[in-house]
Order: sequence, then structure tokens, then C-alpha cells
Amino acid sequence: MSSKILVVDDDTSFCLMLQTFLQKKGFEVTNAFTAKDAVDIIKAEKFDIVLTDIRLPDSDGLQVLKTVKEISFDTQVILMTGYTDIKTAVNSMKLGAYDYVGKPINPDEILHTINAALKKTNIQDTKPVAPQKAVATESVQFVKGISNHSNQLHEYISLVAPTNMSVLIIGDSGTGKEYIAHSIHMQSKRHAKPFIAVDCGAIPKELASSEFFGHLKGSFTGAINDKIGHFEAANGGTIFLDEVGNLSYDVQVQLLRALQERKVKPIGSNQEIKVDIRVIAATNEDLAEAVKRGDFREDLYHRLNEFCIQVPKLSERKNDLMIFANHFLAQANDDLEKDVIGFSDDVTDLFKNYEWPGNLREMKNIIKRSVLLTKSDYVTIDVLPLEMLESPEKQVTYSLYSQQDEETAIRQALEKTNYNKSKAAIMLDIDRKTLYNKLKLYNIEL
Ligand SMILES: Nc1ncnc2c1ncn2[C@@H]1O[C@H](COP(=O)(O)OP(=O)(O)OP(=O)(O)O)[C@@H](O)[C@H]1O
Repeated sequence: MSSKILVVDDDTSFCLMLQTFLQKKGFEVTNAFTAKDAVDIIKAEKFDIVLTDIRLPDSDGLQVLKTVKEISFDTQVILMTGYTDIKTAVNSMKLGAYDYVGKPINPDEILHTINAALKKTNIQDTKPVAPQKAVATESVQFVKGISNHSNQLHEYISLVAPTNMSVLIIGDSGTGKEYIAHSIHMQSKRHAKPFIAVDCGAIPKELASSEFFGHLKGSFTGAINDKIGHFEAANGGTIFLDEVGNLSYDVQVQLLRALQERKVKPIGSNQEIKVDIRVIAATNEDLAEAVKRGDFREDLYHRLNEFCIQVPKLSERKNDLMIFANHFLAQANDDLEKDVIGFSDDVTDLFKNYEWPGNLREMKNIIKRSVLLTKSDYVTIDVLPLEMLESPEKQVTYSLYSQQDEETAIRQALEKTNYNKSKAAIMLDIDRKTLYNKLKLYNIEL
């Protein structure tokens, strides 16, 4: 049976183009042009994938995402976004989005993302319902880095890993918190047992007990099979609670009880199951502040925070930056069966000055997209998203107002952008017309 995809975008011709392309690839595709239409369709029919624009005329893609996750938890949602919305896209991952892809959409890239999302859906469909995301440990390649931040990070990981202490990992989205949690698990005595990652932000409140503790068939409407909860699935191993700050107060109470008593009771069962698990939690918000506000239980906070690891932003790991970039390049080459050798000098410069709001995840996505678009041996600046040139630091470096020698600044910007005037104008923080006038003024011929 072909997989079902709902495409939500107010650009009707784009929707039709994508529909035709995906139908040719064997998918069953439905289009919706507003958030309201999308929600009506989702309520009436189950889809494997929902592909939605972030900006919609009557609402936004995040609203569509929330509705999908409430109605059909295992439907995977992919957001389509311009790079100006990259922060929203990054946040969407916390709400349970599978991934986001940058606009303009590249057909091969979207197809690749859809197929990867479908694999995840298929894994979750296995009966009896298995908890999501039991990571295939052998396939994970952990890059360590060489910066001072990395050295300290890895010292902490190797010190805490062999213990049974609970660890709280704090860091911005995409900084590698789950990777760190996994690395702790792999360096512990529990490494041969399961590592179960639970995205607490993506679990609807009503389903949380069943997700964590499991249920028996028939114990509530919709419980069509026995379900093993995450705690039972992680028995003997490690449970990773991602975005733990998003748990509702009621679920926090249940979780604390399970952690203290080391027993869980599936919904509809009279029998308690003993569990032996280590907990690693992650958050990108200030949990101590949430405790002060009364949004997060203090007793649970202390139970989770026996040891705390702060993960730096990618922009603070300058010495690691190109190590990660080369790692993601090798991964993209493997995935896309390409042989791109490296990055041109101006791309390397740009990477070092860019802010990376989505951290490692953003870097991985941008490099993969660039590898796909690259026709030569090296990734050059013209295959990067234009908006990367707009990063504030870049503007400081190249802005004409901060340069003594305006003519040199213009020449450098032109050189760095391969004489692309639009990109050079963005780099210089002036409009194209002003750039043309200045080219005339300084007699710069292209
Ligand atoms: N040390 C590392 N080595 C190689 N790849 C890494 C490393 N850390 C992170 N990554 C890559 O970066 C991506 C983001 O990492 P991860 O999912 O662990 O971040 P996160 O902080 O848990 O994100 P979120 O807060 O959104 O859940 C991963 O897909 C992984 O491929």
C-alpha cells in the first residue's frame, strides 16, 4: 500500500508541483492550502507524513503540527521553511516535528527526508507497540572535538558515565544533548542494555501515562494492543528524557514516584513491574527558574540533577567547528553517494563567523543540502543558503560603515561571493543599486 502524504502550503502551484512529483514516486498525495483545511483533513483521514509550510494564511505550520500530534501521534511532520524562520523550525523539533527542510525546496532533498521519516513510522508500527527511538547504538559516530569546552565536556562524560547518577544535560536545541546522553550510556555498565530516548515535548498530556508506563489491551478507548511503556522497555538500561521541562505537573508526579519506588504499573493492570533504570534528562530551558515559578517540581528537579552537564553552543566551539563540518560532509557523501572533497576557503570563513542558531543539527542539514547541490569537488559559497550571509557577525565584518577602505571592502566581498553582486550587496549590507553606484564610482569592472 502506498504511503499517504498531506502537503499544506498556500502556494497552490507549488502544492501541485510537489503533488505531481511525489505521485510519480509512488505516494498518495492530498493538498491543503490553509491550516483550517489541513486540520479538517487530518481529523477525517490518517496520513503517514504531513509536509507543511511554516507560514500559512490563517495560522501557522506549528498549529498544524500540534493538531497532527494530538490526533495521530505516529504521523511524521516535516516543516518547510525559509531561513528567516529557522528558529521557529528549530523549535518545532521540540513539539515533535520529524525535521525541517529549507525553501526553495529541492525535490531530491525532500524525497530523502520523507523516506527517512517513513522508516521511523514503520519502526513505530511494529506490534506489540514498541517504544519509539531505541537507538541502534553501533551506527552512532561520536565526534569529540578539541576545544577547551569539548575537553571539559568529555572529562565530565567519562567521570559520570560509570556511575549510576542521574544526569541533567542543559543546552540549546541541536547542541548534541541526545548524543551526549547516548555516549554516557555507551560508557556505562549498562551499555549492552537498551537506551530509550523519549521526547517529552512531543507526548500529548493524555497519552503520557500510557507512553511511560504502558497499558493493557482494552484499558481505554484506542488501546487496541498491549503496549510496553518506556520504563519497562528501558529496564536494565538508560532512559533519556528529552525536553523534560515540557512534562505536565501530573506527569511529573507520576514520574517521580516511578523513579523513587523503581516500580511501574501499566494502565489497566493490577501488577507492578520492578524496573532498574538510569535516568538522563535534557532541557533547553532554565529548569531552576521553572522550579522557582512553580512550573517544575523541586523534588523531581533534584532527583534528575545529581550531576549537571552544560553543553556549549556551536558558535562557542570555534576550534571544533570544522571537525564537525568535515564529519557531516563525510556523512552526507555516504548518504547521497557523492564524493565532495571539502569546503572552499570562503565557506570555511563563513562557517566560522556564522551564528548557527540551530547548532549541530542546523550545520548537518546545511551541509547535506550543500553536498546535494554541489557539482564540483568543493562546497562553494553559492550553494549555501543566501541568508547565511546575513548573519550579524558577517555584517559587522563586511559592513561598509565599519570599513576604512570602502573600495577594498567591496572588492573583498565580490571576491568572496564569486562576483555575485546580489550576495556581495547582502554581505556589505547595502542594496544592489547602491552597489552598482559604488562600482561605477571606484571604476570596478566585472
Ligand atoms: N558529538 C557529535 N558527533 C557527531 N554528530 C553529532 C554530535 N552531537 C550531535 N550530533 C549531530 O547533531 C544532531 C543534533 O544532535 P542532538 O539530537 O543530540 O541534539 P539535541 O541537543 O538533543 O537537540 P534537541 O534539543 O533539539 O533535542 C544529531 O542529529 C547528530 O547527528
